[in-house]
Amino acid sequence: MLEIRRASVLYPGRDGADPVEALRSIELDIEPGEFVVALGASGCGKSTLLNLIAGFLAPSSGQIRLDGAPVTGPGQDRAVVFQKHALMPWMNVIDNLSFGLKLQGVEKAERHRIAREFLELLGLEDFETSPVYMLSGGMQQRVGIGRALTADPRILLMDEPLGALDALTRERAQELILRIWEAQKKSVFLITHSVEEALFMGTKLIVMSPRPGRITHRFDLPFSRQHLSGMSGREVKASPDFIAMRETVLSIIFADEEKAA
Ligand SMILES: Nc1ncnc2c1ncn2[C@@H]1O[C@H](COP(=O)(O)OP(=O)(O)OP(=O)(O)O)[C@@H](O)[C@H]1O
Repeated sequence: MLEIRRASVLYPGRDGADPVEALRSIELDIEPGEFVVALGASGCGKSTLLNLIAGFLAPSSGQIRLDGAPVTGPGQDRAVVFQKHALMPWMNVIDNLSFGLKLQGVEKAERHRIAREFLELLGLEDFETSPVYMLSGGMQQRVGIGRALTADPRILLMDEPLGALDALTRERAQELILRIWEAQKKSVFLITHSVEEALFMGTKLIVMSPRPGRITHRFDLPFSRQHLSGMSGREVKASPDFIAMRETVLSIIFADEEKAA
């Protein structure tokens, strides 16, 4: 569905410095229903890659195609959730969820009907009319994810969406995102700094390396499906296979960081 072929990004150097090769020759496919997670040391180009997929940025060379058509800018088929959600704090949950639909000109009754379909999935059914400034950080982030979903994108792009949450809320949010992913059958591209989160959530993991930013390792992962077929999140994360994979990926990332130091 989404194909990235030999995509490179060169940022102009600041104040006469050399250009930064943020991405070199990236090859990546995101298939329907796939959950792709990007992991890697700071500066390896994860956000640049997300911006390319979102269409916020054009590659310096190479191609990005969605169903065969070149991606030339942002579009409704791709929705982005950032760590710092851009919610309207004074507006209530249902109006925040349906804000994108309002911008598209969908009339109020219809946009509230669409948004209500997500309230239960998000665990927010009792908060429809609560202003979002009164909600906890975890609930606000769920509203942010829900707002991206109401636009019915084909690919949900998430840049470290759970980074600001405490450990327990973060684990719950991971499980909720997996349930949403399963129910909505979206493709997901998620950036995280947490190896555990990456392994738990993804069906496909890419590990990236900096200077120049490139994909150095790829893994297919079984853990999210194990959770969705009934194992608790804790059980999955404590299993010997999960721990072994965590050590493998951590050693790759530590080796990169040592090289960079
Ligand atoms: N607008 C820009 N102009 C110049 N250089 C940039 C620009 N944006 C990013 N870079 C550089 O490109 C490289 C990749 O940055 P990017 O933000 O994509 O990495 P990242 O893996 O998302 O990092 P982090 O994990 O710290 O968010 C870094 O060296 C960064 O300093």
